Amino acid sequence: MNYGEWVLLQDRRGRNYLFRLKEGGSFDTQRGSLRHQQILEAGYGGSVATPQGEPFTVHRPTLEDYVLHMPREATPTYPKDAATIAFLLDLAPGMRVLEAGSGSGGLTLFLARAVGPGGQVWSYEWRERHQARARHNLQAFEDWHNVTWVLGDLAELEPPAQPFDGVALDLMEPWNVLPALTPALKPDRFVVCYLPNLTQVVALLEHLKAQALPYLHERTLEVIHREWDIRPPVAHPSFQQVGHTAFLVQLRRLAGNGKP
Ligand SMILES: C[S@@+](CC[C@H](N)C(=O)[O-])C[C@H]1O[C@@H](n2cnc3c(N)ncnc32)[C@H](O)[C@@H]1O
Repeated sequence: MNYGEWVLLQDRRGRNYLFRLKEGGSFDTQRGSLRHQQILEAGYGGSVATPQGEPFTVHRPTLEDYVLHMPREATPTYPKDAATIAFLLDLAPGMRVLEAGSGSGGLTLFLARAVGPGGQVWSYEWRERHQARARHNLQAFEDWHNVTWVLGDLAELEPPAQPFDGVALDLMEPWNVLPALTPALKPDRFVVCYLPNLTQVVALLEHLKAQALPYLHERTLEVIHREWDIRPPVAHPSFQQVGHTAFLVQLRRLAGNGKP
């Protein structure tokens, strides 16, 4: 553990605090301060306490911790959904994946990790401020040097020389960008759309039909995590749960124009 690295402090109620360790820095609470040097000496997995006796455990933030706490311009894809998108895209190290929009870079971080240093993520975003935020968030946490940032409208995509192994779309109207990206996706590979509203899911499927785009609708699902509060004899579902985030629509690209 070194100065400049991210650390996550957890208090006895399970609340988390994410920050970077600075030489001479301190973490101030209502029950006293902790010097960053103390935290560094305790190391990841260690424990520290303020002079008033307030205890904290010291952790290396996971990707989920980071995405939930990082600064944002647009709402990041929720981590449970981002992990499932990588799974529904059937990503593996070395693959090439396209995403839009970059937003705050939440999904980019998951995709970059899934395809690894030998793979490539092309991240499209039409708002400069969002792109800058996404780029900064990625570089500040974990950079595999495998992301190409493109400023522009995905609907105007020119098919690249090499097609993609998957496409992840977290934007309001995916049907506007599907015609342009379809020739850039390998046959029998997937597009996954992250859509908060069921009305968007229905609109997407209607547009696919109306535009005769070569896709099979594989499935639409929600990722539901039900957390439990287990402190025997207490053992029941937590009273606070993450509610609805979005629907994930998995589409499989058919070869050619999709007609026999
Ligand atoms: C909800 S945010 C994406 C959040 C991102 N997945 C994350 O995890 O941080 C949607 C983003 O898509 C961008 N966007 C919408 N339509 C676009 C398009 N046609 N081309 C490029 N970017 C687009 C918006 O500017 C916005 O930043």
